Amino acid sequence: MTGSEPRRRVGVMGGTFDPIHHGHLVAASEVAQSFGLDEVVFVPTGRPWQKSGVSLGEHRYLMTVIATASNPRFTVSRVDIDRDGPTYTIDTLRDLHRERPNAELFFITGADAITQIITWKDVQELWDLAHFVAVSRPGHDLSISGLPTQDVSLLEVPALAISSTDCRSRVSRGYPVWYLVPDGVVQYISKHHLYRSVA
Ligand SMILES: Nc1ncnc2c1ncn2[C@@H]1O[C@H](COP(=O)(O)OP(=O)(O)OP(=O)(O)O)[C@@H](O)[C@H]1O
Ligand SMILES: O=C(O)c1ccc[n+]([C@@H]2O[C@H](COP(=O)([O-])O)[C@@H](O)[C@H]2O)c1
Repeated sequence: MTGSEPRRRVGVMGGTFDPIHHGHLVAASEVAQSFGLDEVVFVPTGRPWQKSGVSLGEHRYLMTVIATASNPRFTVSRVDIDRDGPTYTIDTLRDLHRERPNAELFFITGADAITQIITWKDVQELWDLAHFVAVSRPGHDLSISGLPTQDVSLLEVPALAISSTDCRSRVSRGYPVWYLVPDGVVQYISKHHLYRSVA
């Protein structure tokens, strides 16, 4: 590779994906379009330290692979699933930089997650590793007050009032999740009896 080649623009869609749903996929697709991304890497969390009662990483990883398989620009990384200990985005971004030294990274978050970012590990170092793109999400104000404006962008995306919490709850109550999650994910949930006892 010569120094004159443009850097690849790579989105990073981090999430617990328990399960992955169309809100995640639309967010990634819209950011890819608006920011001219060459690739979006979906990174299922390993051990999300701010959540409890999360499904096995392998289930969440496989559902993410199924959901993204048809999009040639979408890929899935195991860096968080395979790392021991709590999952921190600082480690995710360092690992992805090691794997893709020529990439410019764009970390994608929803409006709810960006307001929590000041609670994340080593937040001041995150700004050097990626540009952050916060997308709109129904029920959450899209605000980045207090965050460095040169490092964080806001993007309005088509509103999908879908959450993984609601999907799990629907499955546990015998309601369908067809069209909230990709068809293959509906079938995976059913085949592996996921979320049958979630409140
Ligand atoms: N419907 C949505 N629209 C826009 N962004 C979303 C949407 N759902 C999730 N996100 C964003 O995707 C990322 C990963 O979300 P996550 O996997 O925690 O899903 P979730 O639906 O928020 O899950 P849960 O209900 O279990 O908290 C977060 O940055 C979150 O803000
Ligand atoms: O780095 C942290 O301390 C940190 C704390 C909470 C969440 N995150 C990341 O934010 C992304 C969305 O997380 P979640 O829990 O909303 O699925 C995911 O990539 C997490 O690893 C990161």
